[in-house]
Amino acid sequence: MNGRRLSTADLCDEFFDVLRFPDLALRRFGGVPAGAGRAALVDLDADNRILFEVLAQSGRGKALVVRSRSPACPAVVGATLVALAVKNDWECLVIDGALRDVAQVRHAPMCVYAREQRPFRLRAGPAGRVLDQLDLVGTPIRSGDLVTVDEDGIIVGRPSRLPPWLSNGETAIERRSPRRRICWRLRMFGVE
Ligand SMILES: O=C([O-])CC(=O)C(=O)O
Ligand SMILES: [Mg+2]
Repeated sequence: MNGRRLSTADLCDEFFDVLRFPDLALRRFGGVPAGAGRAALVDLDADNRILFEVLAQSGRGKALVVRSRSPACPAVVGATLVALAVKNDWECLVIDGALRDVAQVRHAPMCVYAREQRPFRLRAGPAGRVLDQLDLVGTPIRSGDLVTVDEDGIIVGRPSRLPPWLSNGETAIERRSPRRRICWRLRMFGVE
């Protein structure tokens, strides 16, 4: 199965019975249209500072799923955090919440989806938490579940119920080219 490229639609056709579909209206913000990885889960109120710690870790093979249900709906991710995700090889970011720096994130070599955009952030209230499981708009998701996202939406599968070649991350979503990543980082930090 090496090199096989699967969209969420392909996965639904093959594995519908063992997949879950969070009812999340996501919009694409990043420069890469699709991503897949094992879920790392963060629950936020408004304060996003924990994301700087989480994204500083290696994200190879991992999809960061952030739930931010603060009624004020502040941006919890922007270009700086996306740059950190690129640097540390995260596969994709899925934000049940808002994002900012849209104009820069659009060019980032990273798969980034969020519910909406806001210009402001809030540094107030309880700190965020890394969780082993959370409820994503009614769909339970556990850390380590396989998350796949593209322009058709998001699907979640439990690795034990999927073929090993798939849950080992071989969905063969197009890898970001190293050259493109370096160019983007130079532009981002004004070195160009
Ligand atoms: O700084 C923040 O907390 C959010 C943001 O704008 C960024 O990641 O660039
Ligand atoms: Mg910013």
